[in-house]
Amino acid sequence: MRQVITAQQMRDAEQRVFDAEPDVDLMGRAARAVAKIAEGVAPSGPVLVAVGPGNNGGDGLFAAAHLADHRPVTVWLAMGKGHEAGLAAARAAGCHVVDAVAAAAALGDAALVIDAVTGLGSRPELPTTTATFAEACEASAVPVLSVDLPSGLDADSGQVHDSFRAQHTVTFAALKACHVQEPAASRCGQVHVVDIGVPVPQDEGQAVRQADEADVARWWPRPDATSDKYSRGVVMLDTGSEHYQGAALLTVAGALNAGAGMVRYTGRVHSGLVLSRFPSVVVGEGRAQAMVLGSGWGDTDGAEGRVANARLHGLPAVVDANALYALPQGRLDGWLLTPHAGELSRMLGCSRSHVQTEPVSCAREVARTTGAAVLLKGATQYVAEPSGRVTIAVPGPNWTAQAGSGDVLAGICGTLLAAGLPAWRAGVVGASIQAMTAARNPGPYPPDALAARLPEVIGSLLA
Ligand SMILES: NC(=O)C1=CN([C@@H]2O[C@H](COP(=O)(O)OP(=O)(O)OC[C@H]3O[C@@H](n4cnc5c(N)ncnc54)[C@H](O)[C@@H]3O)[C@@H](O)[C@H]2O)[C@@H](O)CC1
Ligand SMILES: [K+]
Repeated sequence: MRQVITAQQMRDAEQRVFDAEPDVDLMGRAARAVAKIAEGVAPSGPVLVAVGPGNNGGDGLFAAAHLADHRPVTVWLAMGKGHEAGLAAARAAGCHVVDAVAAAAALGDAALVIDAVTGLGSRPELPTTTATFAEACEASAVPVLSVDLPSGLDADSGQVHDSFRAQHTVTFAALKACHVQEPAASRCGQVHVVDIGVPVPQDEGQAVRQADEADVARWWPRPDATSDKYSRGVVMLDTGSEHYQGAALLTVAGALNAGAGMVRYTGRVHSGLVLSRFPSVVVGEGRAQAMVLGSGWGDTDGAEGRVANARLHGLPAVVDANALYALPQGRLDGWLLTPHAGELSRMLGCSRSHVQTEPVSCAREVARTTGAAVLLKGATQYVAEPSGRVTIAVPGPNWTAQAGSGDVLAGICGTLLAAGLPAWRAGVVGASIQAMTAARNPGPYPPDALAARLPEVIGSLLA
């Protein structure tokens, strides 16, 4: 699990270090880390460093000085000035300081561009010369290493503006929102988090973290010698409708391939269809540990009654699709709601673009008011808990943006709830395993084909 902090939390943490140790050279540590990663990305050849007026530029200038020790380094002061001591160090080390025209020309020979124009202090709208240079970098084959974040992005947001597009980003102490939230995250390339001796404690209730594959492996429920179908978990699926029969099959595929002890099907799709594809399914209500509701219901009547009936069972439930608009009154402790941005916006009565701009606060709001965990699906998948804590699932490729992925995911999460995982963790682990399966099987696999590959991914993860 990796922490995600705000720019302000980083600045406060840095200040605490300076208060305790006024002479500490954090910029020196940051610059050495940048130079080291630069050597790994491009071990030889000329380096071109684009430098801004603040401390991000300072990191870049001291890194340039390190690199100039043994290779040609060109420095461009993108906004006409640079960190004073850093610039002196770079000049003393033999860096060649050039203007915008010469910088554009130097791009042709460069083995690496270091982008140190803006970092935590970045404001949207890069000056035109810098934006043009960033475009030229993108059009060239030269790799870009961004210091802290690709200049032009906002550290605390996943939104994109004119910015550099990096192959590598070196950041300090902890991840920031732009490194993990799409679409900005895609502009960061591989993100290296470097410890520069700045501890960043977080308020647990408001924490944002990103799960990794080790978390998924640790949390995945595995049977032992005492297990039977009931102790592994029985999940009851009320999914699909006459119009969306496939949704029933997709939720069953997700639930079974995630390792349910038993799947019961209680939805309105003809049981013969379900059994012809999945003969181990048991049709009708019975003993169960979790339910899945809503996938493929469409606008069918009686949603409120079906959700209320599920509540009477007293079981944790995954609530998906149209069941999200039929939530019963009262706290839904232990439930997992799985909206995408459009569904969450309808639940909140706001625009979809607002959810896309503020995904964390929107997911938190619904978790707080319902008492359920909320898995907000999309290119980045967020799980908010009623406490305010948010966990981002392991990211995956964009191929899973297709009809039916959400149905499979609801089934996977149902199995995990039935196995006894708390709702937030079922959401994180379910979304992560689907992303990991897609990452290991790149290409346009339909959701049922990817569901069929879950067992081998789960098996290899736990081996
Ligand atoms: N906070 C910390 O703990 C550490 C910070 N360090 C570095 O310091 C950076 C933060 O430094 P600063 O606070 O000086 O901020 P930045 O260096 O990110 O940027 C500030 C400067 O850039 C200008 N600027 C920002 N966006 C602009 C835009 N769109 N158009 C024109 N000008 C723009 C601002 O006016 C200001 O002069 C971090 O990103 C990191 O690289 C490191 O040295 C190590 C430790
Ligand atoms: K930068």
